[in-house]
Amino acid sequence: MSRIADIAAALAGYDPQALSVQGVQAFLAQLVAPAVVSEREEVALREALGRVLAEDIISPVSVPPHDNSAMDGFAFDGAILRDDSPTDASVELRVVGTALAGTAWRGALAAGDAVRIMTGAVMPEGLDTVIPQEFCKVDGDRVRFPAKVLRRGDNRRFAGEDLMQGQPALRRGERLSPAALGMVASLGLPSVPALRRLRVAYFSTGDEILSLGEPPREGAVYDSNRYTVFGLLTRLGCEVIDLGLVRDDPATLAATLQQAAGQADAIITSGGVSVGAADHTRAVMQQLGDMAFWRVAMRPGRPMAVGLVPRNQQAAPGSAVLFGLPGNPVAVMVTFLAFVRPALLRMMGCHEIAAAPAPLLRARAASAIRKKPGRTEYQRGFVQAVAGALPEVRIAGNQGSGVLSSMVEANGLVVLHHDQGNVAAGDEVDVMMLEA
Ligand SMILES: Nc1nc2c(c(=O)[nH]1)N[C@H]1C(S)=C(S)[C@@H](COP(=O)(O)OP(=O)(O)OC[C@H]3O[C@@H](n4cnc5c(N)ncnc54)[C@H](O)[C@@H]3O)O[C@H]1N2
Ligand code: MOO
Repeated sequence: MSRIADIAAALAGYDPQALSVQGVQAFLAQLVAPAVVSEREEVALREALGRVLAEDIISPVSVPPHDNSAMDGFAFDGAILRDDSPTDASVELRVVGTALAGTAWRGALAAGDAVRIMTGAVMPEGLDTVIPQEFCKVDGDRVRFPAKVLRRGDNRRFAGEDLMQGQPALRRGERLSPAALGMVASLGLPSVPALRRLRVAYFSTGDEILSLGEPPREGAVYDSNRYTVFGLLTRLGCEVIDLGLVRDDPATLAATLQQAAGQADAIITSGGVSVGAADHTRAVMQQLGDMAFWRVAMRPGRPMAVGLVPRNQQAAPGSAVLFGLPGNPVAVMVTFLAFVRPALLRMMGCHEIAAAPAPLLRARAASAIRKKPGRTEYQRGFVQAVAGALPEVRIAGNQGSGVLSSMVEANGLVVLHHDQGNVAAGDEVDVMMLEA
């Protein structure tokens, strides 16, 4: 029973020789199980950036813990402010004390009293409004300010307005951002329960590829894909397993693929998935795994393979998901961003929102772009802010799928959709921003 064949049979209009980008995404949504990792560990906050929460975090306290002032100024009872008072009316109050941040002021208050207060200081009992000091004239123990500059309740922050004790602060499946780290810290928690990192093994294939350290050789190029894949995976928070460079030899390829399946949740390879004569990669994948080989209607990234490689059942049950990416260096990055990244986020246990692709940005094309309808193109571009208007995107020079220099220069990929045709200078286009 082939899982690949089942999914293929269930997908309307499935054609492995001309699969749309949406078709690939729909296929992967069926193939890739969500939350394949279940083991959890307690992780110190500083180590937790990018980790996925194994359970909801329930707030043990309210944040902020007390009603407090949002401004430096004077706290008073806002009941004295009236909607119908004349525009030039002013308020005069007696200042009876000072509330500093860090300690609660507990003096006695009479009607018409105010307390000088600092930002973050606990609101004195019975006072609900703060006039910022910029509006005030102070004369001895008297403070005066125009009545119309504020309303009752202004500049008071409520206890629990950020987080309420007993309520979920963060959801299971959240991938921890810098803001989430700060939020956990604001609850007084030094660590979080996280799912273990997703393990991803990767290797490059090809006899014309050189490992770093080898002397240059005619007809050979250095292995750059292992480094872009390393960077992409590391930034995603995966545990990376580098299985090196594998020669185009069936026995070595088979052994490496089996080793990868035994160690990892997912496997990424580059090269050897198109139709070249000397490539054994396809044959070995097909022999060991349940595979699909596609020609995707996209550029770059046309040839691609996906499938499941079973593990040695005694040692570890199940199978690893294999992503066989094309060899061209930019095709590797584009197929990773379009397909592998969202799939890995799902496998990592991210909830739907955290695993969703980043929204596309709208930008104005600085010059005309040629585009044939019937495939999705990802063109490297440089997006720049324009004051008071949509950002402008300039297409980077050489769009060859082996050209990394334009990928380095780019800060975004202009996404020219499947049915879209030529773009005129000044037209709006969608851009997938690349992470800085
Ligand atoms: N007759 C056809 N030829 C090709 C087709 C096709 O449909 N019909 N598709 C082209 C496209 S598009 C791509 S992409 C490549 C993909 O081929 P493979 O995935 O089999 O990759 P390779 O042939 O092994 O390599 C392609 C290219 O990339 C360079 N490369 C490979 N690995 C690395 C690495 N680790 N680091 C740096 N560079 C690497 C390799 O030297 C080649 O130049 O096929 C087209 N041909
Ligand atoms: O995948 Mo190939 O790089 O489209 O050119």
